[in-house]
Amino acid sequence: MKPADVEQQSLYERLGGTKGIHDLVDEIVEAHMSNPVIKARFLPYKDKPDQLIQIKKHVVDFFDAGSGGPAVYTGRDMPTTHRGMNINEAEYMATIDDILKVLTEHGIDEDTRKDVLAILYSLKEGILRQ
Ligand code: HEM
Repeated sequence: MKPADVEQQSLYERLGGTKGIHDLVDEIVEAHMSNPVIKARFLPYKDKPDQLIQIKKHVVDFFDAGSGGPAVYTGRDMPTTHRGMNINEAEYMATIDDILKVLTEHGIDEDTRKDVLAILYSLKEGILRQ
């Protein structure tokens, strides 16, 4: 595919559409559960499978809608979601590292990874120390 064609694809398309985003989120959550910096935040959901399915659905819809896909996000906004967690910078970086690692493993190109990174960074103030 020529570079001009790549540029014309929406971020949603470049992430593989709804199926691609679903697969990415599955692996990102797995990565969070084995990342020493943040696993304590996520491992408890292994004992609450129904809740985990619901959260994953919201995260998939969040990325779908936020990248130009058809989904409607019905989860909470970022400050409300993360309120009371008091997330610090190291934890924030750990989630971003996991996300970028999984995108790379899925063959997502560097420009697309940078687009995702820019979106994640723009959400920082609403997630840190809520
Ligand atoms: C990198 C940017 C982040 C984004 C875009 C993001 C996005 C989301 C979304 C969309 C949800 C689902 C909300 C809902 O179900 O209503 C969620 C839930 C959650 N996030 Fe984040 N998040 C981010 C960073 C973090 C970080 C750094 C942590 C902690 C290390 C974290 C911990 C959690 C937890 C524990 C939940 C489940 C909350 C619950 O019990 O409902 N997130 N996040």
